[in-house]
Amino acid sequence: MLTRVNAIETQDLRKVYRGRAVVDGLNLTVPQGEVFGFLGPNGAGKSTTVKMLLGLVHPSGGAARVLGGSPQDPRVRARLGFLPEQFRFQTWMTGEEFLRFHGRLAGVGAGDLRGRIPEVLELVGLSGRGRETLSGYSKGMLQRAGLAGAILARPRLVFLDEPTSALDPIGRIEVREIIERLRAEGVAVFLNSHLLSEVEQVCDRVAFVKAGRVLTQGTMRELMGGVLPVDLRLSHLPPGLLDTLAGLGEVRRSDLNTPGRADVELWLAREDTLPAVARAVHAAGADLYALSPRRPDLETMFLDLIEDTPERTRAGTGAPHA
Ligand SMILES: Nc1ncnc2c1ncn2[C@@H]1O[C@H](COP(=O)(O)OP(=O)(O)OP(=O)(O)O)[C@@H](O)[C@H]1O
Repeated sequence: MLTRVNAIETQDLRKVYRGRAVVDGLNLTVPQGEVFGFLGPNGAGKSTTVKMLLGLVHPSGGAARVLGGSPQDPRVRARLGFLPEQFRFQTWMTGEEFLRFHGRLAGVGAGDLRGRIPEVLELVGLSGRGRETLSGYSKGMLQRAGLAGAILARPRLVFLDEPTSALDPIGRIEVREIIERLRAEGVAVFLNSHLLSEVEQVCDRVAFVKAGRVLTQGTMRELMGGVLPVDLRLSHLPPGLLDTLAGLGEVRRSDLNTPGRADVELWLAREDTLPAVARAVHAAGADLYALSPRRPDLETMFLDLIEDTPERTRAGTGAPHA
């Protein structure tokens, strides 16, 4: 069997600015085709890490490999896509000219671009707007144009820095769909976002960083400690049902105080036990009104982690010195 090359691998990656390590021994592995969330407070070193992975900033120590090669290698760089948070657009260009310019810079042939540009404009919801100059685009349209630019050259690894900060809720859903489509095509996505609910919904794995170090990384389930809390709402609790449920998972709570309904909180070890829970409820003769697996709450995890770890350098926030 062929070994799949990881999209990103770093080993003890470091960057020191003015004697201060802003990335301090960072170890990350992102397999090809994975959507990876990179989270941390302001000044944690996220952008600096991304710049090193893109070959824009030289590490002070350690090693980084992207798509199996060096970030400095032009052949590797040609297969990377990047949407920076604050993209400086050439606003005198039309959307199509902007994409053509970036496509040529990325080495895409003129013939290929003719078909590809309308395709990506459609993908990001800018169909029919490509002939307008960027100076007339709204903030959300500029962000969509930037995303079109990032995926234009069919990269195998895409870095998206706050890709939805200027978008309305519909735009956010559309970007999520684009990310899911990239994943389905085997493209790895490295997502930097402060919108944790968004990260929760789209990322396969996340890493929390603080002061240039990874505090923890894993799938949402791993970060939840491997349990799936499920809230059940039933018409009533027939005798013996709690015992049956206890055989499927851990009954954490049951509430029978409201007439005409029974609430049970059940912790399961695996998602594929959910159908058995529904079957057990029906077999016991109760009606099932809700069977809701609880989402891992990234925001709570984030706050717990960030508060629990000692702040090593306040200057790391980038705040002005008193
Ligand atoms: N070129 C530079 N020269 C000196 N210090 C820098 C440079 N670039 C970044 N820093 C410092 O490194 C630290 C990490 O910055 P970085 O931009 O990587 O953080 P971040 O996690 O991306 O933050 P944010 O969430 O606010 O974008 C900050 O304290 C910043 O001031």
